[in-house]
Amino acid sequence: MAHKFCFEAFDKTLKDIMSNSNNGNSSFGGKVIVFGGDFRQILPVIPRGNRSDIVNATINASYLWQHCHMLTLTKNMRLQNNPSNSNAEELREFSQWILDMGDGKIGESNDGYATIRIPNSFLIMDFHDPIDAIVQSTYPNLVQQYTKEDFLQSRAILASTIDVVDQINDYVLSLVPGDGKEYLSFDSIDETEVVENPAFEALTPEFLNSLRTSGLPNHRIKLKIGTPIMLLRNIDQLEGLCNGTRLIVTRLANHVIEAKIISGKNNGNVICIPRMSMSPSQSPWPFKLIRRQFPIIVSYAMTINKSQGQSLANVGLYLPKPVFSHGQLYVALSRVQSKEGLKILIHDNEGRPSNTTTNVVFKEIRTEATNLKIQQATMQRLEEKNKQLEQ
Ligand SMILES: Nc1ncnc2c1ncn2[C@@H]1O[C@H](COP(=O)(O)OP(=O)(O)OP(=O)(O)O)[C@@H](O)[C@H]1O
Repeated sequence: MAHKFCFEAFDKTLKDIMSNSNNGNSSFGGKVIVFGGDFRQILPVIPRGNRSDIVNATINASYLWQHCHMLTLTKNMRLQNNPSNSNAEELREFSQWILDMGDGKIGESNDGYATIRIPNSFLIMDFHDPIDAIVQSTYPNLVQQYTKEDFLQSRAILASTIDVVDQINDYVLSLVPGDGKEYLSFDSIDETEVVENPAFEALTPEFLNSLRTSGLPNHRIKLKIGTPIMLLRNIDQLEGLCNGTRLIVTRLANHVIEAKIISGKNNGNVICIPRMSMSPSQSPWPFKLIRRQFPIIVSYAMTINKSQGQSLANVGLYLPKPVFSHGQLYVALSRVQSKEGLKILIHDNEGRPSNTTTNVVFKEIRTEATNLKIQQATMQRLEEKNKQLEQ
């Protein structure tokens, strides 16, 4: 979800543009704006922010919220749309379980962090190597199927942190036949942004190479033909090459990577991806890192945050560490298109299987009561306006 400042900046821009009209002082310069979103999903990401920073960055903490009229969608189309979901009662129960998870209604009474029990039908409990178990469950017969587009398109392993995701991707790549190719980044610091500080001169290339953060490709990217990848930048929106687009590698050249689109618009098109200079949008370091690398990540596994917006037939949720922020568990569970497509592997620090994990729901964000009052106030205002117009 975008930070409330994005909406507020848009509001101010439209007010400026419309300042010559009668509506110049109204929200968004009097224009009707439609937002789509779900407060059960992940809230704005605030680096090093605490719970109140996150809640305060959400649109319903903005001065704009009192002018919003909330309409609610009631059907889970992702589940309804799948012909394999024939049992209506089971589907309703599963859909309700996901919603209850998102609303924080499952588990004992809590202040936002609840320990919840996962039903046995979703759990993988019998394993020696947990990474191998989640890979075998999500990508069965990988060695025979690793080049098939529809096989790769419809499945992913989800985890809460980048280091776990990297571990799984490295493991899957080691199973796939072929030598592959490694691409290293060129890393530097943006000197125009650095306040004169001798400490920054001590930052060696090796140190810069070791830095990792979400939304930035790794220093070292290993790829093989047939590897599924995800774009990390908008390259060409008309061509469907956006942040989050999934592709399959078809050729590994020195200066470009050729890949076939397998999600969204222009599915099936083959395109070439060049290296780009990138910086994290919100730098977690006191300097701005510039990384010249291909704007991609391997996507056999991806973080839950990165999976937002995806619809998948098979989801393997791997939780060696529980989720840590509002809505992550709900996002992970709600990516799946059928109950049978969801498998969850949870273990403790010693690798022992578990059937419980943590669900995080900041209940102060789910303000239906307030929304209802606002909705009533909006309706009242609209009725008053209508009356004035009629007179
Ligand atoms: N009216 C509809 N009829 C049939 N299928 C639909 C309809 N609306 C959505 N779907 C299907 O449901 C799935 C989810 O749709 P979409 O990604 O637009 O929802 P979303 O609200 O953005 O989801 P999320 O925010 O959870 O990622 C897609 O597979 C889409 O094809």
